[in-house]
Amino acid sequence: MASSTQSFVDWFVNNGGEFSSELVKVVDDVEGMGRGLVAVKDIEPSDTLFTIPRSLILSTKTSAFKDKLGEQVYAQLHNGDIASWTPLIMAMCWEYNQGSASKWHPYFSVLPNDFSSLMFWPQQDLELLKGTTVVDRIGTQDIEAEFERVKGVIEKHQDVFGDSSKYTLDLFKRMGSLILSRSFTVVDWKPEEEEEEEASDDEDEEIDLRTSVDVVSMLPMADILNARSGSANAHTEYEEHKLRMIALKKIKAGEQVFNTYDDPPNSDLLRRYGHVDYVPLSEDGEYMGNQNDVAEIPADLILETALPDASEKVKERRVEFLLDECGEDVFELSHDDAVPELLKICVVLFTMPEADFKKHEKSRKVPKASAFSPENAELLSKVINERIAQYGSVLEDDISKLDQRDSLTRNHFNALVLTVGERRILKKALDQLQHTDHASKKQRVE
Ligand SMILES: C[S@@+](CC[C@H](N)C(=O)[O-])C[C@H]1O[C@@H](n2cnc3c(N)ncnc32)[C@H](O)[C@@H]1O
Repeated sequence: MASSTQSFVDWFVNNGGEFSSELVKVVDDVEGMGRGLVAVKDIEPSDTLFTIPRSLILSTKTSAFKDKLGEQVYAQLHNGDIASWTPLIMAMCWEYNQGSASKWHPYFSVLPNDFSSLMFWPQQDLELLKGTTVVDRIGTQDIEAEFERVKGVIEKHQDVFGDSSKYTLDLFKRMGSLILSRSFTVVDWKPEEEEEEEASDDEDEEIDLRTSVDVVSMLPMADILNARSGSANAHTEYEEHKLRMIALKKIKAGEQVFNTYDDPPNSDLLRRYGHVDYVPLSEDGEYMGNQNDVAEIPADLILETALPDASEKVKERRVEFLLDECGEDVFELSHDDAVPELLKICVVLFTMPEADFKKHEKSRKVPKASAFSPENAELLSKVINERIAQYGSVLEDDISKLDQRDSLTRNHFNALVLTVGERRILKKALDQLQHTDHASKKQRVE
C-alpha cells in the first residue's frame, strides 16, 4: 500500500472513522480501476465495512470556509442557481490551499490529480466521439466562465483566500471533477417523525433539497469504492452521527467491494467518471458493453425526414405540440426499449396530414402509439439509418477494433465502446421496426 494511502487510512481512524480491517483493505490499483476496497475474508450480508463520522464529511456545511468568508461574500459565489457547485468547489480549493493546516489534508493527498473524464480529453480524441450527443454536455466552457466570474471575488478578498495565484483554473477544474466523480448527496439527520412529515410536504421542496449544494458532499473512504453495472455489493446507510458502509450480499475473500453510481449509460460514465462499463451483455459473452446505454434521436431529425418541404411555421407547431403534450424533443432508445412508445407517437404526429394535425392541436389530444403504421416504421428506419451514419464509421469495423484492445489508447478504446454500444441499440431498433413492418405486411396479405 502506498504511504499516502496508509496515512489516509490512519487519518481516517484517528478522526473517528471505524475501519473493519479484519474484513477489508484499501488496494492502490485494483483491476485497473485505481484505488478500491477488497475483501480480506468472506463477508456476510449486513456486515459493516466502515463507518464515517459526520464530522469527516467535507461540504460547505463542515468547512470553515463559509464562516471565514462571511455570509455576504459567500453569497456572491452562488451564480443564482441553487444547484451550482461553485461554493463547494471554492470551499474545496480553499481547504486544499490550507495545506497541512486543513483537516482534510491527508484526504486530498489520495485524491487524483489526473482525470480521464471528457473535460480532459484533447480535441483529437473528442473527435472519436462523433455521432454521440455527450460532447455537447461536457461543460468545459461553462466551468471556465464560472472560474472567470469568481476570480474577482478571490482577488478582492485576499485576507481570506491568501495568495490569489494559488487559485488556478486547473485547481478549480480539478475540484469540480472530483465532485462530479465522487460526491454523495447527504441530507441532515432527522428523527423518523420529521422525515414522515416532510415526505407529505410539497414535492418541489424535496427536489430543492436533493439538488441544493449544501447536501452535495465529499465522503472520505466511501468514495474509494469503484462501481461496475450489476456488481454492487455494498451501500451507504445514513445514521444520526455517522454513515455506515454495509455489505449487501456475501463478498468472498479477494473480491472487490463495489458501490453503485446509479447505473449511468457509458456516455455519462465517460463524461463524469472517465471510464466505461464493458461487461458481457449476452450469456455467451459475445456482446460486451453497458446494459444501461442509450442512443438519442432528436425530434428535429424526424421532422426533417417527415416534412422536408414544410414551412418553418408548420414545423414549429408540430414540435411545440410535441413538447407541450409529451414533454420531450429528444428520444432515448435503450436495450430494453429500443423503439419507445413516445418515439412512435412522435412519428405519427409528424407524418399526419395537416388537417388531422389541426384537429389534435385543437383538442390537445396526443395520437396513440397504436396508430404507428408500416409506412411510419419505414420512415423511422430511414431516420435511424441517418442517425447511424452520423457516427461516420462502419459499425462492424469498429466492433473488430475492440478485439485489439491492447493496440488502442484508453481514450480510443473507451470511445469505441461508447459509440459501438449506442449504434447497437440503433441497430436493434431497426431490427424491431423491420419485424413490425413484416408482421403487418403479412397480416394484410392474410
Ligand atoms: C469514486 S472514485 C473510486 C475510487 C478511485 N478508483 C480512486 O482511485 O480513488 C471513482 C473513480 O474510480 C474509477 N473507477 C470506478 N469504477 C471503475 C470501473 N468500473 N472501471 C474503471 N475505473 C473505475 C474512475 O476513475 C472513477 O472516476
